[in-house]
Amino acid sequence: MLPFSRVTIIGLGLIGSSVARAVKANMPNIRITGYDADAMVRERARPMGFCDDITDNAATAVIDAELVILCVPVGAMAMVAGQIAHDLPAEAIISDVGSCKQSVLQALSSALPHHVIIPAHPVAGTEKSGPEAGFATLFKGRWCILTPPENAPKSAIEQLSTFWRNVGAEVDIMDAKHHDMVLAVTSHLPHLIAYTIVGTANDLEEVTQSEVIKYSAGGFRDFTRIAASDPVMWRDVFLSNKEAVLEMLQRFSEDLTALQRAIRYDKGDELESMFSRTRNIRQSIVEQGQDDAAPDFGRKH
Ligand SMILES: NC(=O)c1ccc[n+]([C@@H]2O[C@H](COP(=O)([O-])OP(=O)(O)OC[C@H]3O[C@@H](n4cnc5c(N)ncnc54)[C@H](O)[C@@H]3O)[C@@H](O)[C@H]2O)c1
Ligand SMILES: O=C(O)C(=O)C[C@]1(C(=O)O)C=C[C@@H](O)C=C1
Repeated sequence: MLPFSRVTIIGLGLIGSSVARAVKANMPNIRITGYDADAMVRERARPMGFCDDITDNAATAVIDAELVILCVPVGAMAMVAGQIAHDLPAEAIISDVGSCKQSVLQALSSALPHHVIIPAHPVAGTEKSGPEAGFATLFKGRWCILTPPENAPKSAIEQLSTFWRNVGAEVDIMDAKHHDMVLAVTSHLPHLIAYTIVGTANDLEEVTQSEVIKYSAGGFRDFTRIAASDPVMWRDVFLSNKEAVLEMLQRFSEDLTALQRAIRYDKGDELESMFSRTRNIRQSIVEQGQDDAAPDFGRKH
């Protein structure tokens, strides 16, 4: 049984186009309508064929939708919800894929107070953007976290869970505040660190840009991949999840100061014991079934 027969995707970039492609691959009988605010994106996406129809405005895209998924940067959720409010069918479920959940829940609840809202976050992505970057297997074996408000109907949560399971994801349900705290440390802080370290290396006067490129092996190269992530998306993530990110950043800089002191005062034992602890954490992540190979890291199976 298909959970929905008509789905609308707003925002046809990496995640929106991946959702559409995954639906086409796994539930081909679902009719997909798409919309993107960027006319060039709409033009490029049409011949790619992952939507049955791409409209030229947001309101038209939702007219007969059973499920609408907002796949736009988190700072744009409120505006899009306002644009579709008048035309969204009363019984439609509204969801999203944003990387932070409290701000999105607030934005959607105030623009659409009478609709069923179930925010979601597929914890899967890459550093790339745009409809060309999407692919159908992105969500395979990855977690998709749903953060329904307390009054969300169980049947709607179940329908959306089935939708995500059918595109290959494992579903977890969490309170939005807790989600934002967990993701602040597992995703947002690592991005902030990558942006910082790549910027710092690039600014060093004693090291030329060509040396940074030439000798960027191993660890630094991994940081440059993360630091190439979409600037608009990440600007919005940090501004929307400000409280949790600042809290994690505070703890991180205290731990960094402790390491700094250990280096300054030749406390080799402290350094070794810290690095042994983190090595064990990595080991237990791998043992929990998450693949050791970098491209698959974070997958459930
Ligand atoms: N990139 C990742 O790794 C990743 C992973 C999980 C979740 N997310 C979340 O998914 C969402 C989309 O990210 P993405 O990586 O697909 O970005 P993207 O830049 O590839 O795509 C976003 C698309 O939204 C469109 N858009 C922007 N404002 C709009 C508006 N007002 N109305 C309609 N369309 C609009 C843009 O034109 C663009 O095509 C974000 O909320 C992000 O936090 C991203
Ligand atoms: O693999 C990557 O490139 C990602 O950054 C993906 C990643 C993450 O931090 O894990 C980024 C943001 C999301 O909201 C979910 C997934």
